[in-house]
Amino acid sequence: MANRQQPSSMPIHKYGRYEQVDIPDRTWPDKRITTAPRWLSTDLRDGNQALIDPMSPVRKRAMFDLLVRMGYKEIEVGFPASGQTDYDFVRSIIEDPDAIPDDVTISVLTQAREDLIERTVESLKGAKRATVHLYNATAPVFRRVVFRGSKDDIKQIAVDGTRLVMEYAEKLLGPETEFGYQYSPEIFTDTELDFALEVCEAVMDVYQPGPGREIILNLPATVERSTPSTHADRFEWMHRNLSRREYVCLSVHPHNDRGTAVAAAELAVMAGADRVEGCLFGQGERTGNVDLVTLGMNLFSQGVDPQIDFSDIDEIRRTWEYCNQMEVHPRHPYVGDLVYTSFSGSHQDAIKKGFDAMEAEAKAKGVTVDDLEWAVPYLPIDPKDVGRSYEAVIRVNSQSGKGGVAYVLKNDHKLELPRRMQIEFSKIIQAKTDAEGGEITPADIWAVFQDEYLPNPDNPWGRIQVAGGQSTTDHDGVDTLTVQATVDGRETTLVGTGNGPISAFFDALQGIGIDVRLLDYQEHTMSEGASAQAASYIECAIGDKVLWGIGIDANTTRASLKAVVSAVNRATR
Ligand SMILES: CC(=O)SCCNC(=O)CCNC(=O)[C@H](O)C(C)(C)COP(=O)(O)OP(=O)(O)OC[C@H]1O[C@@H](n2cnc3c(N)ncnc32)[C@H](O)[C@@H]1OP(=O)(O)O
Ligand SMILES: CC(C)C(=O)C(=O)O
Repeated sequence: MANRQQPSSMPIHKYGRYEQVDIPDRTWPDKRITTAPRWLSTDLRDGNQALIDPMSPVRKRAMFDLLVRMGYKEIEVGFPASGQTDYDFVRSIIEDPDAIPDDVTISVLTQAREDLIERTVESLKGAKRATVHLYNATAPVFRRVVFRGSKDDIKQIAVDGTRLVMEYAEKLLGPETEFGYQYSPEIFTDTELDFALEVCEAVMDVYQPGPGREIILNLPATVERSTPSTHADRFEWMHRNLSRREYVCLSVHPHNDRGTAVAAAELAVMAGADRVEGCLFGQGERTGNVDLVTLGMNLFSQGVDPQIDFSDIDEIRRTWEYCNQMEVHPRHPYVGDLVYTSFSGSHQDAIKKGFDAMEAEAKAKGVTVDDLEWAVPYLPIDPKDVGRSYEAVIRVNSQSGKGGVAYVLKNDHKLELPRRMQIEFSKIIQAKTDAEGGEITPADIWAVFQDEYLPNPDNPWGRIQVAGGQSTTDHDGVDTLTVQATVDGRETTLVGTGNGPISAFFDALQGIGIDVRLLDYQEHTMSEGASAQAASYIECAIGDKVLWGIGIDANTTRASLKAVVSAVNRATR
């Protein structure tokens, strides 16, 4: 019977329930995302405002250039009225003819205060495509505590702010600027739905969206407060109730306070959002903005083009780390150091089988693995698609099994160990990792393998070393094998007969008192072409022991004799 959980002593009474939305005919659960939403990166604004050390102009520019290279077409570049740094940065990219591609719209944020609006619009002079983004908080606690006003007062801030933005845009911006407008009822997540709608409608009454005149209404989860499903209900409600919907770009701006920002964004898109605002790798206030990389890669992994280039994810990450002076967590989806790595045995076994199955299927169909639908267990995407190699996919420690060790030998050394040999060798590795702890690198696995099965001339061990041999076959098909060998340090010639070189060699070994019987034999070539090496694996019963040996040689007979020597020497080691 399960242990009974006890009530905690935490102050649960301090927190209220989040209000549900009465929308029983909700449609979002049945929707699928089949195309990428519009993306806006706010790395240079919401991301930047959350940094201990905000980005310098050089770091801002590196981030801007990265976002452009990746394919973002809407980029919030700052809060120009906050100070000279942001203002100058906006001016610097507008004045640099190479900075902003013609199809990229820059966006700037402002509070609804006249002096700030004037300065904000002024910063955009000469831009080709620019959006002013105005916000004011609409939630009850802000009305009461921050603005100390009624609902009408708060609505008036939004209305006046919108009018001022329009007036200053008219006054300060020339015809070269394609001007756009965005409004955010801040803390949408805590604002009564009908009031959020009322404020958005009042803003639209001023801005008058219509054909060729879009308004972006951005509904921020400034603080994430509910399950993604309730958040989606709120989006569906707004989506259904907004007037002039065809001229509205409905935008979602999730933060990650409950750790569900990605789900909140995805469900909001299913519920009607056209556009998602976020930051790379989830940078942003407190727990961060929604992670644009995860969102984009989630689409990619479902066969939907994110319209953003993540093919060199480590370059994106390096630039991000430089700009933000922060580090990406090793478990961060799609990019962390460990996210394509398995240590545990059953995972490694399934991954190896998955790779093998894909290779076999590709071969059977006469296509490449890249032409097939990806189906490797535990790897939601092919690491290669984001510029990662397979090196880190399987790493071996005490939690690993035969599959991982076999994967390393196959991947790095083209050796396809028979199943029982995998079990034998993995026990040797297991003993080492148990004794020493930690991880064993592929180089160390190879060193142990060589030492165990492939003693080289610099490190000879075992009773027998073979220098060369000749084999002849008589009329009856009987092979006679003559081998020049060193046995127990003495040079000698061994002779044996049998119905093949291996049985002839066993016969020769009987002559010096080594009782050896063949249990299993497998071989494969290790590469294509005339100079291809072959690997032979032999399982032998030697006395009361059962052991594997391996031999590698360009000649398959020599490879198999070496494999016998490998097993025999191991028996007396
Ligand atoms: C959720 C978000 O991310 S919103 C974006 C937040 N980002 C930033 O704040 C970064 C840039 N901000 C700044 O540099 C500064 O806050 C400035 C320059 C904008 C304003 O600075 P200050 O004039 O010193 O004001 P302060 O920062 O204290 O802001 C609070 C004042 O703004 C008012 N205010 C806050 N938001 C808004 C708004 N959206 N519209 C109008 N007034 C607002 C408050 O009521 C308060 O007014 P009060 O002083 O009369 O009580
Ligand atoms: C200004 C708005 C969109 C914002 O950043 C937020 O509410 O989180």
